[in-house]
Amino acid sequence: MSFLVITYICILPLSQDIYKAPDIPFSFSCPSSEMTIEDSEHKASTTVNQETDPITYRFGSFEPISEDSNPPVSETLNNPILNLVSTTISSAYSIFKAFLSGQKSFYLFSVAVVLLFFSFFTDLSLLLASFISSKSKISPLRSPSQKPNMKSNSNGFSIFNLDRKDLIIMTTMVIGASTFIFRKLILNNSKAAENKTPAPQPETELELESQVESTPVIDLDRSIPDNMKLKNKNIAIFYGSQTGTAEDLANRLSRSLQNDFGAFPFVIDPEDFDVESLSRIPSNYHVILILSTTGEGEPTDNMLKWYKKLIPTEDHLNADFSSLKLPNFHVPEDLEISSDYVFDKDLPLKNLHFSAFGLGNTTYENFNVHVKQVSKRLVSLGAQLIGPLGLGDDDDDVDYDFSKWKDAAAPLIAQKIDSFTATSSDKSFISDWIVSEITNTEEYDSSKFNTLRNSTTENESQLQPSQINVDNRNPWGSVVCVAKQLCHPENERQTAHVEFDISDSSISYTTGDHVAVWPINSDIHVDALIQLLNVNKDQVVKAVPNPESTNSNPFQYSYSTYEGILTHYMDVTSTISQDNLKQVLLPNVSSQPGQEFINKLINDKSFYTSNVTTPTTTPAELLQQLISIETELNVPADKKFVLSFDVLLSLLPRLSPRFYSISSSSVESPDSISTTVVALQYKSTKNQNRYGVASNYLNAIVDATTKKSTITKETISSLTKFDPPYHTLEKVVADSLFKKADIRVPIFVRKSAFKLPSDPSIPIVMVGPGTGLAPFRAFIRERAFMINTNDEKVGPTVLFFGNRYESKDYLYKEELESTFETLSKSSSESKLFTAFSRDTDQKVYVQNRIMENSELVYKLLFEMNGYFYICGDGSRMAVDVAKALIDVAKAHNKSDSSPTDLVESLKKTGRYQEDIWF
Ligand SMILES: Cc1cc2nc3c(=O)[nH]c(=O)nc-3n(C[C@H](O)[C@H](O)[C@H](O)COP(=O)(O)O)c2cc1C
Repeated sequence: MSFLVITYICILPLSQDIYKAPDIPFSFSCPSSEMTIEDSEHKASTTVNQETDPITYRFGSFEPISEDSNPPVSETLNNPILNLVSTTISSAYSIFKAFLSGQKSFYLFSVAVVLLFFSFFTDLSLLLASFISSKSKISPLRSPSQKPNMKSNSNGFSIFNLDRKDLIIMTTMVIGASTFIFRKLILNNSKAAENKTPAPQPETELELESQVESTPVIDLDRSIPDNMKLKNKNIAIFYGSQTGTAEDLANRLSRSLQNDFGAFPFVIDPEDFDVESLSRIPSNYHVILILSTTGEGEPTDNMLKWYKKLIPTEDHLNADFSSLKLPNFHVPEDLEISSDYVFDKDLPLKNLHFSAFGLGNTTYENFNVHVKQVSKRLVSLGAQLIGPLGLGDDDDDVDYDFSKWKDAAAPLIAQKIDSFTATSSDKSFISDWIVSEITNTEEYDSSKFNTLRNSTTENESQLQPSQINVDNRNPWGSVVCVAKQLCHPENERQTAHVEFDISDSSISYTTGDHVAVWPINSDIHVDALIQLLNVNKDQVVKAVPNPESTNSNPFQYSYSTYEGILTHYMDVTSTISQDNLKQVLLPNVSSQPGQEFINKLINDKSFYTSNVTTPTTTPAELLQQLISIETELNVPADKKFVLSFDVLLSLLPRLSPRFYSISSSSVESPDSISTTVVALQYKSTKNQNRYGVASNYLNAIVDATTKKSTITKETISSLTKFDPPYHTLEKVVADSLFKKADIRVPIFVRKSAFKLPSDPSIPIVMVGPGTGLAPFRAFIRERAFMINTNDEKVGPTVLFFGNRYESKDYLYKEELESTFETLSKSSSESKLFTAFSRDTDQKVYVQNRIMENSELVYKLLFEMNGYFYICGDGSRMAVDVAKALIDVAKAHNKSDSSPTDLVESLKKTGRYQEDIWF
C-alpha cells in the first residue's frame, strides 16, 4: 500500500515538467555522445545528452528502440497486490511515455493523471477504512493467505474476490495498456484534433542525425548506379539549388554533354537518391555536382540530407573529417556493372569519379563553401575529382565562370567515360516535353490543373490538410487572409503587407524564418508568348516528359492549358542563356539570316551582352527579334522560324519560388505568416519597364483584394491593366470572384539561423531600412507580446529604421511607435530611431543615426553583451553599417581589444547576425 502511495507521489510530479525524459532506465545505443532530435511540433531542435537522457530514438520517430521499453519488473513479484502495483506503474509509465512521444497529447495525459489521483484517493480512503475496520477486526484488504474464489466478496465489488481498489487499479491498468497498444491511433487523432499534425518539414539547421542502421538496405529506386544502369546513362548530374540557377546550369550542361560529346547524362535531384549508393558507382560512370551555397554558408534544402550524412557535425565548416562517422555506404556485392570494381572499406568512394561546380557570391563571407566542403569530403573518402573545382560568382558573371569551367572539365569527363565528340549530324534537338492537344475533356482531371504539388493527390485526398507534407517540392496553397498597402498611394514604390493563413496546414515556423512564395507570371509576358505560338491559350494540352530528354522535370501534372503552363510553371522573364540558344534554338532555326543572328549571339559575347544581358531582354522579345530579322530579309515562308510549344518549354527555366523574411512573430501569430514586400520595378537600358515577378504579384494581390468589393463581372473586363501594368486584376481575383474561392498562394517555410536571443532580457540592436524591417517587426512584436501577456522582463530593444520620406514610406508607422511604447515600459533604453533620406537637404541614413547614438549602441553591445542584427541590402547598406559599428567601437572603446576585434568577437559568439540580399 505504502509502495503504491510512494509510486503515485513519484509519478505525479513528472506531470509538472512534461518535457523532461523519465528517469527510468532505457536501453541506449546512440553512437555519439550527443544527438539532436527535432521537436516535431515546434520544429525547434532539442539536444539530447547521452548521459542525462538515455533514450534511443528510431529515425523519424519518437519511439524508444527497445521492444520492451517498460521499466524492468522483477520476476519475483508473484504477489497479486505487488503485481497489480507493478502493472499499474508500467501502465502509468506507458501513458506517460505515450504522452512524451506525442508531445502534447493533453487529453491522454489528463486521463492518466485523473486515474492516478482517483486511485490514490481511493487508497487513502481504503487506508482510512482499514484503520476503522481494524477497530472492528474487518480488514478491507485480502490477507495473503486468502484464496481467490468466484463468488462475490463481502463488500460486493468483485466477482473474483477483488475489492474496489483492485478494480480501480485494474481499470487503470487496462486503460493504460490499451492506450499503449493503440497509442499511434490515439495520437494521430489527437493531433488531427489539434489541427497541427507535424509533417516532415525541410530541415535547414545542420543538426547531427543519429545513424542507427547497421546493415544498409538498398532501395533500388533511390540507388544512383542502379538507375544509371536501368536508364542507360553514364553521367549523373546532381543539382543543389534554392532558386533555380544551379538546376538551370545542370540542364544546360547535360544537353551540352549529350550534343557535343555523345555522352548519356541525366539531371537529377539529390533528394530522390541515397548518398549511400555513391560507393557502388563504378569508375566508368561519372557524377557531376552543381551546388549553390545558401544561408550563411549552408547547403540548399534539396542537398541537406546528403550533406548531413556526409558531414554529420554542427560545426560543418570546420569539421575534422577523420573523426566523422561515415554514411552507411552500400557494399557492392550484387552489382554487376563493372568488372574492375574493388571495394575498400577505408576508402568507400575509391571508385567514384566526380566533377563539381559551385554557385556563390563573393560578397558573402562563406563564398562557395558548400561545394568546397562536399568536394573535400568526397575526396577524403577516396573519390577522385576530375577537372578543376569550378567556383561561380553571382556578384560578377556566373555564366562566364560556368562556361570556362565547362570548357576545361567537359573534355576530361568525356575522355574518362570513353565518350566521343559528336559530329554535327549527331547534334539534333531533343525536346524536354512531348506536348499534345487534348480534345476529349473527359480525359483529364481539371482539379489537377496548375498545382505545384508533387505528391499524388490520390493519397493526399485521404488526409486532413494538417497531415499533408509541405516542403520545397510540395508547397501549400495558403489563403491570403490580410493584404494591405503600407505606403502612401502617391509613393513611387509600393510596399505590400500580405498575410498567409497556415492554421489548417502542417506548416509551422519560428520568428526569423523565411517563407518561399511561388508567384504567377504576368499575362503581359504570357500573352506575348501565346501570340508567338499562335495558339488558343485555353486549349487543354498534355505535356509528358520526353524519355529521351536528359533534363529535370519542371512540373508534375501532365494536363493544363497553354496559358496555365506558362503562367504557373515556366520562368517567362529571365533572359535566354547562350547555352540554350545553341542547344535548343539554333537547331530549330533553318533560315540563313536567322542562324547568323543566333550564331552571333552565341559566339560574340559583347553582342550577347548588349542585346540580351544588359537590357534584360525577355524570351518573347528575343524571339520577336529573330522573327523580325527574318521578315525584314524576306525569308521564304517555309524557311521561317515557327515557335513550337515543346521548343519554348525547353528554352525556359522553370519558375522558382522567391524567399522573403517573415515579418510576423510565431509566438504571437502561430497561425499566420506575414511578408513585407516592396514592388520591384526599374527601366531597362532600352527604356522598357521591368517588374519583379513575385513582388509585383504580391502587390497586385493587395490591389485586387482592396478593390474586390467594387469589382463585378461586368466591370472587370473594363478595368485597365494594373498600374504598374504587370499583373492584371482579372488574373488575381478571377478565382476568388467567380469561383467563390479565396486567393491561394503556394508557400513553404525555410528555417533560418537569424534568431532572437533565447533570453529576452538580453539587449538587441537592429538595423533594418526599407523592407529590411521585416524580421525586426517580428522581433519587436514578439518582445512586446511577452511584456503584454506574461509581464516578462524584456531587455533594451533598439531599432534603426530608414526609408525615403516620412510622409510616404514610413512602413508600419503607428504600429512601430505603439510597440516601442510597450517595450519602453520594460526598459527605458528601448528606442526606435528613424532616418528618412530624402526629407532633408543632406541625406541621412541609418548608419548616421547609429553614430549619433553610438554611446547607447556601445553600451548595449559591448558592455551588456547584446546582439546586433542587420537586414536588407547587402551590397551597400550592410557594408556601411558594419563600418559604422567599428566607428562606434573606436569612439567608446575602454577595453584592451582593438575596435575590429571587438566587432569580430560579436561575430564569433553569434551575436552579429545578418539577413541580407543582393
Ligand atoms: C539567402 C541567400 C544566401 C546566400 N548565401 C551565400 C553564401 O553563404 N555563400 C555564397 O557563396 N553564396 C551565397 N548566396 C549566393 C547564391 O549561392 C547564388 O545567388 C546562387 O546563384 C543561387 O543559386 P540557386 O538559384 O541555384 O539557389 C546566397 C544567396 C541567397 C539568396
